[in-house]
Amino acid sequence: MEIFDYDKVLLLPRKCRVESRSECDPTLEFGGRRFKLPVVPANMKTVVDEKICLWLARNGYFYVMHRFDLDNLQFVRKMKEAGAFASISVGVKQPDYDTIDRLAAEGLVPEYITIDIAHGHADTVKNMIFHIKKKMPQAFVIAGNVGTPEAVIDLENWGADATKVGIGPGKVCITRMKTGFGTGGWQLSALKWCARVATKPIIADGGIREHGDIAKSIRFGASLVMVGSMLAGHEESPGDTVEVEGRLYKEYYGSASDFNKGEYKHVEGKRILEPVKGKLPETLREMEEDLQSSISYAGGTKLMDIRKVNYVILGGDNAGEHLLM
Ligand SMILES: NC(=O)C1=CN([C@@H]2O[C@H](COP(=O)(O)OP(=O)(O)OC[C@H]3O[C@@H](n4cnc5c(N)ncnc54)[C@H](OP(=O)(O)O)[C@@H]3O)[C@@H](O)[C@H]2O)C=CC1
Ligand SMILES: Nc1nc2c(ncn2[C@@H]2O[C@H](COP(=O)(O)O)[C@@H](O)[C@H]2O)c(=O)[nH]1
Repeated sequence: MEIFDYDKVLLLPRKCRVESRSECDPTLEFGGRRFKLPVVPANMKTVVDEKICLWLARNGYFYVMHRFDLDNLQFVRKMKEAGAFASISVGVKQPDYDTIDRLAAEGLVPEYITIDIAHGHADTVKNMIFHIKKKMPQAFVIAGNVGTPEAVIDLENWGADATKVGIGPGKVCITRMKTGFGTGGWQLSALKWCARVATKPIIADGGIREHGDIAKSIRFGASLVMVGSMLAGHEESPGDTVEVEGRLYKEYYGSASDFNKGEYKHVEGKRILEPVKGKLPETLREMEEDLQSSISYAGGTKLMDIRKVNYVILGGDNAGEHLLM
């Protein structure tokens, strides 16, 4: 199997079919809705909050609210009252079952539910998928995280409508060092490996460091990407603002860090400072422009045209040109 990551791959251009990048359409359909970009901010406390989620939903972007120190019922109620779709996260413990039961009892069905645990290839996830599908068959269920084709096959067979791939490639992740496991360092090829067996959408989660990595993820089989660090550190971001030597930073910490958990137990995440980089809508607009450009380099007009391009692997044992034939 070829092993590579985002920084070791470049996509090869095909003859341009448009006169302007504005003709290129980076939107995607996901779970019955069309979104402006194949990008979703990570469901982490220092990346999204209620205000950001509402803004994203109202402005044509997909979002997944985090599940920490949050009343999911109140959140879904607020989103529905605001006329927006609801997209929540749950774990797999008893309080999460209670949340699903109470939402169902009150007829508050979120349009999207993400089952979000560290090791998503587990019977606990299977049982939660079954429970959600029984109580709220209309909800679109995203399950993860996983890092192997076997896991993608299982999650799909258990009823997940989409799977989230990425164990340990995140910027504030220390899973690789703490456990010796993960897709950190070879996330793009793990995605390729998983996408070969997937029959439903895959969300590539973690390790996106440049806007071009979005196009690379699409090329290797993702329907959309989940982005943490690149979308943390905006003026609107929920993390605390810290000033260091006259420069402003926002804190960005892992969901499995002691900062998020409130205790040092099963810690697989750390805290870093992200330089404040302006306003979130501006970054999303730039991502859209860059993706339109990617589509044009792919010789296409639609997002999925990126899947048709060849690529090269730079340096290392797997170096060479990879042609689609
Ligand atoms: N994508 C990634 O690489 C990773 C992401 N995270 C993120 O951190 C957050 C917290 O994750 P998580 O610790 O799962 O959440 P929770 O602490 O809510 O754990 C969820 C459940 O899964 C169990 N669990 C967690 N890890 C394992 C494991 N390796 N084997 C068996 N059972 C396990 C927990 O039990 P118990 O605690 O008793 O073991 C608990 O019952 C999530 O948002 C998650 O996505 C965390 C690590 C890696
Ligand atoms: N191993 C851990 N992974 C984590 C933790 N908190 C979040 N995450 C994952 O990272 C991505 C975001 O990655 P980035 O490279 O874009 O910053 C996020 O969506 C989670 O899957 C954690 O504490 N440990």
